[in-house]
Amino acid sequence: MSGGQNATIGAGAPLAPVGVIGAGAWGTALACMLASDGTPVRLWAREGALVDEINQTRRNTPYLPDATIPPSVTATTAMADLADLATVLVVCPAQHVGSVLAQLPPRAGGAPRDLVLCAKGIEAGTGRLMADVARAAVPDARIAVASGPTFAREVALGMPTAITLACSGGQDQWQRLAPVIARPAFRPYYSDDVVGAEIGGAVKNVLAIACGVVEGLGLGENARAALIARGFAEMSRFGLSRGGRAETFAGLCGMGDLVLTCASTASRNYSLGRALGQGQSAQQALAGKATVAEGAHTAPVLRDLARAAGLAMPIVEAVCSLLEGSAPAHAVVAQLLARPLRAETGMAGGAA
Ligand SMILES: NC(=O)c1ccc[n+]([C@@H]2O[C@H](COP(=O)([O-])OP(=O)(O)OC[C@H]3O[C@@H](n4cnc5c(N)ncnc54)[C@H](O)[C@@H]3O)[C@@H](O)[C@H]2O)c1
Ligand SMILES: O=P(O)(O)OC[C@H](O)CO
Repeated sequence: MSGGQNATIGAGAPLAPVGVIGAGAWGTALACMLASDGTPVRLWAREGALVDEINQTRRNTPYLPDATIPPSVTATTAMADLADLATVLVVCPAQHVGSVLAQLPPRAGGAPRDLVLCAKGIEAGTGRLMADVARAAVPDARIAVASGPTFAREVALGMPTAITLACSGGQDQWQRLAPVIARPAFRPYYSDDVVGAEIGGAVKNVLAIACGVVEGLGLGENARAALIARGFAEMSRFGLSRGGRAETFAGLCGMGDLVLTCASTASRNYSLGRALGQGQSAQQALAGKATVAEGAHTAPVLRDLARAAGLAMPIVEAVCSLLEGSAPAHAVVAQLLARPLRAETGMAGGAA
């Protein structure tokens, strides 16, 4: 680490307004965190009623009921209200990032803008990671990815949290963004591995479903630990093949997020997996939910990308079978356990 990567929390810096696109749990929590020092935040939501609730009562009951939203957060349904901002966090579900960003007007005078991508997923149908989706929608944007072990509720309550902030613009972008995003209880760590950070966050959601299945079936702690370790090998195998770095997967946005979401029913993905393990279908488990379990959308496209690249991802394949309802949970697990015995290492190759 060279000294150039150090950055301080905006001492003495003027409080420039920051934009947040998406007022689900995570966008609202990030808005609360950013506004904790009085920073003005413009929070875009699709839902007019939610905008009214946030502005009038400082609550977001559908998505983040425990939070009190600070007064410097202003919600809006007008994307034009974010047009002049130098920094915008993109926090809608991965499948909607492209369509939502297409509504963001260019910055006045053509000045560049930092887009910090906070969604964790792969676009179904195209197989694109979020940075590619964002570049297609906003070609001149300067892309960064924020990802790590971050339950929204804890961030909104000011509890200590750390993330990977992967900057496509390297240290120049880091020096610009770190003071905008860091707060005493919210610590970004620098990386320039954008692809690695994206793959860590997207793949862990699928693995969290698998770990929930283990709990739903009552298979025990040993099985879950084995699944996390073997899932990490799958994440690394896929990520390395796409140009990500091993150190990134070992960090906050990979292993860190696995530790969080593979053992807690506070995770929507883990909870979905638990319901599948208990015998519900994906349709039953997801019925009537306004909140997103990203792994359900990412798993099939991740499987297809892995197959096309000749990479074995048996845990991801198993999650897809369960989501598609092609076999009951106990049979899918039995299939995983019956696979040929092999060496543990070799994550860079195609072997499972
Ligand atoms: N909640 C967390 O703790 C957390 C933490 C880190 C990252 N994330 C990621 O942030 C992203 C957003 O998740 P969340 O938890 O804030 O969402 P959420 O589950 O709380 O809310 C769902 C969101 O989806 C939006 N939505 C629904 N249909 C839409 C459409 N057609 N177009 C655009 N938006 C639509 C809703 O307006 C709402 O903002 C996801 O990729 C998630 O993986 C979430
Ligand atoms: O509730 P989940 O499973 O979407 O997880 C939320 C965050 O991604 C945790 O880092």
